[in-house]
Amino acid sequence: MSGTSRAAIDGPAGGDRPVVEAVNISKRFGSTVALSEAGIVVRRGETHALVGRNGAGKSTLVSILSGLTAADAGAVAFDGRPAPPLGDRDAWRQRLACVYQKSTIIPTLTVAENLFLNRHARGSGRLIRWSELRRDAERLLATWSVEVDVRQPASTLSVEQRQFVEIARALSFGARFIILDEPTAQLDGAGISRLFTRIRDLRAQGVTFLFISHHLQEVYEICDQVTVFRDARHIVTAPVAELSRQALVAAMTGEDVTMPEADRRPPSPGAAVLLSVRDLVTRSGAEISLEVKAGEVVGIAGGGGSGKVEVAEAIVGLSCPAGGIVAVDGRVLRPGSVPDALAAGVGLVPQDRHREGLVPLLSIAENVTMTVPHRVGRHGIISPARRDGLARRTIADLAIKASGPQVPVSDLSGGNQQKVVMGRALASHPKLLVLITPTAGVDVRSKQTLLGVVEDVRRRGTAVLVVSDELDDLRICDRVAVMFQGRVVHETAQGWSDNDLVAAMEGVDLHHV
Ligand SMILES: Nc1ncnc2c1ncn2[C@@H]1O[C@H](COP(=O)(O)OP(=O)(O)OP(=O)(O)O)[C@@H](O)[C@H]1O
Repeated sequence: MSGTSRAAIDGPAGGDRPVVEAVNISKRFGSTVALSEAGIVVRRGETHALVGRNGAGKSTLVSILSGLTAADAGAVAFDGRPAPPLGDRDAWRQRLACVYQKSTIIPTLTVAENLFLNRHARGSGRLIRWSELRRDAERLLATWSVEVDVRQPASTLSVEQRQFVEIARALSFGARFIILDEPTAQLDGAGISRLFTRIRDLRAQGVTFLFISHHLQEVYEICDQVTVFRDARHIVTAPVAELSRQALVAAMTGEDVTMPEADRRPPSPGAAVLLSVRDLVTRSGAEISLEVKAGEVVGIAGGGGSGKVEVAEAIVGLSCPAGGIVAVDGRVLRPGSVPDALAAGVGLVPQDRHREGLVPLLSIAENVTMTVPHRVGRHGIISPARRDGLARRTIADLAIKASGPQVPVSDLSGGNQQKVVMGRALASHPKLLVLITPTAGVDVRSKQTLLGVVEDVRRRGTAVLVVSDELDDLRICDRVAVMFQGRVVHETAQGWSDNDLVAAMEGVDLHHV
């Protein structure tokens, strides 16, 4: 860190000093500039949103604020005091904690062990007293009104419970500044409102939040300040109430953005049925029957626990159903076999890109062409030039922010990784494209690109199945089947209103099928 900028933020500690003040932060990864003289000031007791397109530099800033990455230049101060040395993890833990989308708790240990094991074991030289550990954990969770049985293995926690446990753990280290990195991405409507209630309660108790989200309506609902990054730079910081939605989007993108909508022309009556699902029943009892024709986009909507992802995973072979038949272009698929689904012409964007989507250490080119060796070589010999050519087209078509096809996928931001998954699904020229929550974690402009690509492929005759609870995703559909508690409870064709659809997803629809 440079001496001059450190001097600029040195001063008396505490008082009115910001909880965190990052000034003139620059960071490069090879030739990529992740942050260029960017900064943020977060004041005590506020809930401050950090927004920006995929690759804008948000995660890099968080990683610098958390002491996990060193900045090339610039200075960070907490409560007016310079940040501790990188290696002093305890000191960082007392200042802030970050609750990531991916859990940092150990699934095989109990909640109590996750909360206390390191601390109890460290340096004490004495045996762990399990009853003491449990009581401490219960007391800690009770202090922050988290209702969870501390004896249960962490693997059994819901996403919501896990986040609350991680927040309580952070507070127990003394941190009063918490970074929430896309906390609502995996929650349903009810879970989101419980999280927001919790944030408001904690804020009243003096906890400060930095809230990262691609859902701008959430920023308006829960935050009082917003900072926008674009292309590695700080663009604006303003009270949320003073920045219109349009101005916010313009700050993020440098332009105005409108989402694509379905062009609402029904597929021709003679169009071939490319997906036929008959009486499919998943292992946990969710059921669906549906058809998708060439050139048609059909949605399966539903909140958390509706069964929409389960049925989608059974359709594409990610799980083995208990019964029913799935056929792609007349060919019946082998249950539970993704390779068979791919061979039959399915292109897939799975929900969990970390687990099923990508090989992070391989390049964009290798990931995009993984399922289409025949398109990039002959007789089993891959042509690097053809492979890179195909990857370059994908990078251009999907506006992936990367310096070239050889960049490892692990170096890309989350939203750009999602575009690589989409690129791979399209590389096989699928007859049927199945997208499971395709725009989760994707910024507004990238969403527009991804959904625009769906419009293009459907015009070329691909059948598309979109499985999502995002209205923007569902708006491109010709028809939507809404699931609730494992059943399709509502089907709606063109002309549906957002309100009807949301009501049906929440299980309060009046026109049940
Ligand atoms: N370890 C790394 N190695 C190389 N490049 C990286 C690394 N981490 C981030 N980058 C690059 O730095 C830039 C900023 O990425 P960052 O992850 O901070 O963006 P972000 O705003 O969090 O995006 P998203 O919303 O997609 O998560 C991107 O171009 C990314 O590819």
